[in-house]
Amino acid sequence: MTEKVALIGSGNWGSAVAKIVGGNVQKFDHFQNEVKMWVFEEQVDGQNLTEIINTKHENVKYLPGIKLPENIVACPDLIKTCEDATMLVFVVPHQFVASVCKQLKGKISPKCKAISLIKGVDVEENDNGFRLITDMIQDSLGIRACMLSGANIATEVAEERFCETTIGYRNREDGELFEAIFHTPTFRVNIVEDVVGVELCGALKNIIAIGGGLVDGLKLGDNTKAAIIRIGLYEMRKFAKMFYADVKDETFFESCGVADLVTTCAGGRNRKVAEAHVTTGKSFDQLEKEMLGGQKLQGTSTAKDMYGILSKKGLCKEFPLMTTIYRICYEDLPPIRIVEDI
Ligand SMILES: NC(=O)c1ccc[n+]([C@@H]2O[C@H](COP(=O)([O-])OP(=O)(O)OC[C@H]3O[C@@H](n4cnc5c(N)ncnc54)[C@H](O)[C@@H]3O)[C@@H](O)[C@H]2O)c1
Ligand SMILES: O=P(O)(O)OC[C@H](O)CO
Repeated sequence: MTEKVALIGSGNWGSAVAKIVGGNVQKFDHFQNEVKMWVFEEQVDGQNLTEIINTKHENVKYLPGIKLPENIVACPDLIKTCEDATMLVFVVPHQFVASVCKQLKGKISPKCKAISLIKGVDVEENDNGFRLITDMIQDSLGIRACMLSGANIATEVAEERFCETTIGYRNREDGELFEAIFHTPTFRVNIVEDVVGVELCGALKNIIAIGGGLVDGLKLGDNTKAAIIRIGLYEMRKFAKMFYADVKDETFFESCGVADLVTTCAGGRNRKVAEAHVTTGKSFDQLEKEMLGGQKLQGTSTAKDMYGILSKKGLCKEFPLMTTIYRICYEDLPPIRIVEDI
């Protein structure tokens, strides 16, 4: 049987992975050539973004300057994008996943396999107080889900600068199938049997990235940044193991762990906006609109989601860095408290 891949999302990362997946499916006989990509339709200079992508083969809004393979077909209809697919790649900002899953329920093949490239969690009234995005996909659509996360700033990946990434799997066959559509000589995939560890690394690092940006805005220097990264890694591991005892220590040494923390605290959007928050005094919401050209910030909302869980469970004192970052973002705490309160 040949596999058919569909991409759900076409932002900065969605477009970068479209380039990789579009290229890789052409290398193997067991993948169909065409890859549909769901685009949340919008107008760019009076033209539909889907039409621009399908004629120029470039996502001029979210990944300008990068050519996409011609077998990537932009589609504004989510159901049509996915109805004949056997492999679904979820790559929308986390706040939109619930609505995507609701629309897809009952409309896809039960034989589909999924992978999430999304860094975030969904807040839920369950024992943990949150739900993993892979669990949300599995539970709402009745299909298995892997997770891909790593030190992967989209533009650098799209420019084919060497990096690594991690795929977490429950079923090794699924892990290997997704490895085939993502791995390239400049985007090196390692697969591990730890979906939850990979996913929590990706979600939680976005909070620590805000910390990295605050340190830059305060001009505290490299030693302080390294301290934030170390404490961040410690809190990420502690949180993951507290909620999921099976999460593996080794996962934190993969690209999705320590490497992503380093890259996100050096060059990510969360870092950039947090630095500007310190230097301009403007709110994160305002800066997201002014600086990101429609791209979405994930770190502040994840800080809020996690703080909600920590405070409900009386755990704030055990996670001083994540708690302080939340308070700086949402309670007007002066940024310097990032080093005073931890
Ligand atoms: N950009 C990166 O460097 C990078 C790297 C690795 C992982 N990620 C993760 O990938 C995920 C997707 O991020 P991205 O960078 O591709 O997106 P993005 O922030 O570049 O773009 C926002 C996207 O959301 C879409 N959108 C806006 N409103 C919407 C709605 N109501 N419903 C559905 N979609 C809507 C926009 O059309 C656009 O495609 C995030 O979880 C992010 O953390 C990003
Ligand atoms: O730009 P950010 O801060 O969303 O980070 C991008 C990637 O997650 C880095 O791996």
